[in-house]
Amino acid sequence: MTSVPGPESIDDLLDRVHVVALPMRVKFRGITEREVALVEGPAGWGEFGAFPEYADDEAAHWLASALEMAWQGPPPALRSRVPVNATIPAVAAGEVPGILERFPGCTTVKVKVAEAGQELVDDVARVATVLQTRPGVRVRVDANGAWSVDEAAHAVRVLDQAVRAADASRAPGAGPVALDGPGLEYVEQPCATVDELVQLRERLAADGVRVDVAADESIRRADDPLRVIRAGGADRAVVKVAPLGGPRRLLAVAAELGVLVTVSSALDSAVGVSAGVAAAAALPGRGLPGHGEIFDDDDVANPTAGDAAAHSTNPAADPTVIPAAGLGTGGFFHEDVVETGALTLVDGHLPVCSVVPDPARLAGLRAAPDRRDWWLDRIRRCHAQL
Ligand SMILES: O=C(O)CCC(=O)c1ccccc1C(=O)O
Ligand SMILES: [Mg+2]
Repeated sequence: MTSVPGPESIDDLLDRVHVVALPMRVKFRGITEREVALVEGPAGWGEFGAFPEYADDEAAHWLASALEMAWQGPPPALRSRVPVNATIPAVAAGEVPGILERFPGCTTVKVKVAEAGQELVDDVARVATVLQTRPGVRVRVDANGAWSVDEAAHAVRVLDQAVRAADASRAPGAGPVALDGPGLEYVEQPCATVDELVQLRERLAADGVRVDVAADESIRRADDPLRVIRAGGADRAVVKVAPLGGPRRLLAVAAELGVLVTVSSALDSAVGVSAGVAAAAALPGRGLPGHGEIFDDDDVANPTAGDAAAHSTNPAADPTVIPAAGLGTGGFFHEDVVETGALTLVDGHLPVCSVVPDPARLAGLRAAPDRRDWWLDRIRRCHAQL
């Protein structure tokens, strides 16, 4: 073990673990049930939910995050609530309005695109339906690395035009689409590799397409999370608490990256989401390009308090302003480990709060015995790597 607080022994840790299987409403990442292991520690609850296909060395980061939340608790918060984006899976356009209903007040919407078996027209239809249903929202898309450079260069241009064309502020018949109005906020992980992302950014610049590229998998699954930014492969970063090894590591990485970061979930239960909210709440704010009005909220708990403020490298940093976090995934579950209402979206925001699972729900959602054994074995192996 490292010097940070943690369980006395592996048996102490395993005694505190509850493995649950959460049934999902919508297929996401190809799954309909999400298993996670929850840990009750002296400082609160932590979540270990590394995706099953991840090897132990990668999953060990997720365990470190669970232990940090359970034995140290969250870092000091700079705000009392966190703006959240709505997340639209790669569903048929007709399902979009129903999904948006589960995201009350969200002014940013993330749309999954480039799904296997679908075409760009399906992505355009989904984005257009978002803007018809919620005129004026900011739209970002996530391709999960599925496009080639050529496909991405084309798709980003088309999707950006679709957003501009739908701009609700344009009167009918007002003439050509305004090219200086807000288009796509960013495209998340358009291509799989850092080299491709670098090439894509060069292509977009040469084509005059001014859409930011955000790296997700290139940070989450990389040995060196800073590499993609240093190589010029992305303008922004999507950061997730568990894969980076906990909220404090996320804050350190964000400070080193020096670009706008979006804190996002990894399809976490309410316990894992609360760790993401804690990290987002501790993140120093920065001025956001062209969209100040949506973020001028009054959520600052104590803008001068907390270590996190010291991380800011932007002299004009505004501690109230962060990009909407991708933490609104709780609605994808039929049932979660806390009562509905405990960690609920209000006015497009999630509250900063500690989440304590309901014992009856832990029992009702308990995973099958063989799955529990699988998770306990995995925790044992990952713990040995810390
Ligand atoms: O960012 C969001 O809005 C939701 C989270 C999300 O999309 C996600 C959830 C689980 C695994 C991967 C991803 C992803 O961003 O690619
Ligand atoms: Mg992503």
